[in-house]
Amino acid sequence: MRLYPAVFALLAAVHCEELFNGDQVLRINAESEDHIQILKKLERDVDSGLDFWTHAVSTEQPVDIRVPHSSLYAVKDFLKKNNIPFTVIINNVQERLVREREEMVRNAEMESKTKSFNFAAYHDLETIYNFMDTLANHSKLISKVKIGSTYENRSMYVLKFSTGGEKRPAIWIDAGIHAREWISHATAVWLADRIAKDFKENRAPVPSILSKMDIYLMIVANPDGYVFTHCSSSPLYRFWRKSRSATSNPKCHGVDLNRNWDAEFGGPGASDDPCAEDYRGPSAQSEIEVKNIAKFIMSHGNFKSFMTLHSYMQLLMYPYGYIGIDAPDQSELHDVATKASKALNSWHGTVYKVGSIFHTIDQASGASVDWAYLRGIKYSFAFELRDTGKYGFLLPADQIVSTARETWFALRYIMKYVCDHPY
Ligand SMILES: CC(C)C[C@H](C(=O)O)[C@H](C)S
Ligand SMILES: [Zn+2]
Repeated sequence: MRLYPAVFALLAAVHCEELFNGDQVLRINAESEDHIQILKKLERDVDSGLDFWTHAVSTEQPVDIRVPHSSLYAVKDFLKKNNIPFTVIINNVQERLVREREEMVRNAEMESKTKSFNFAAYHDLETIYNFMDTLANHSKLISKVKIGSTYENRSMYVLKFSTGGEKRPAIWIDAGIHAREWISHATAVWLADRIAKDFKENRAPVPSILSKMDIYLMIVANPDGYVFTHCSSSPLYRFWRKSRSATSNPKCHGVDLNRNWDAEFGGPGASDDPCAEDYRGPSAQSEIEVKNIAKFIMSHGNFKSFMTLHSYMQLLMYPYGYIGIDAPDQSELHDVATKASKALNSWHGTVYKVGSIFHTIDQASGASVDWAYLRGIKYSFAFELRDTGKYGFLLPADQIVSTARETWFALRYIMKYVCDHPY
């Protein structure tokens, strides 16, 4: 059987070293402010080897931590000694990873044999870029626009959906600014196909939106990081969040691209430690990936909505992240987000929490949603897709289509609202 490059690469990937054998993901339910402070201190210790999947914010929100097998006993003992309750939500991370990779290999073989594309599967960067070419080549509506290159010199592409006109009012949607949040890329792939199909089949509200506005969809906002999560030699690979740029610390690569925007850059809610998961970078827009997107949006100059897809926790959020005060459009944004979350819920009953970034998830400076809003793009939202922690970043591929479809219900509501409320 002829092995196609994608299959070959994936086969190699299945046999990634046993990097996470015995690792567990603990869900910690802090019961007091003391517990929160202890967990925050633990999170700041970048040498601990603990991979915080969610942050210690309040006793309202659980803290999920991937704990290396070698530290399991010590960490559980520490938590018990501090009377901090926890449960094990992923018993052996490696088992989940091997299953995920084996699924990808089987799917790649099926796709190469049947010349088809399976939306209920995760894909590597090359396959996603080929999918974008196929879409653009088969539809006058869609063009693939290169907006620059990454630190490792990979192309950055946006799919433009337009029925004509010059610099029409536009809607931006990006996914994958955090590399490990694979459900965001997979959802964006499905969305691209859905927008194309709804337009072709004249299914409301896509044709009417596209008669007045353009849609720009960036499926992979952090290509270097995404490639890195497909099993490189590094022990962190599948759970990599950041870019892949060199930093002032030769031991630690990458910047959190969602802390590098010129929006209260350097404020609380980002780290100045290159080894931290939320390292903001040396200066605002220091990262070429952020610079490319910001330049593209600013030079276009007529975006009316900016939406970014992340995972996980099932949240629909709006500005601000950098400060706990209401944005001028707070009540309208809250109303739109609430109605969008209801539309999402109507499909599968998935429940999203709605609120400002600051009050829903944590303080975050240099975030893209604040940057867009502060530049006058009023309808700016961030989605945290499925799930709420059963699988976390390892959401099984059989949830991709239902996640994408329910997200589409919310996005469709917001896009129609933006179109009906020009400003
Ligand atoms: C601040 C928001 C919009 C997203 C958030 C993050 O960037 O940390 C997620 C936890 S990935
Ligand atoms: Zn994210």
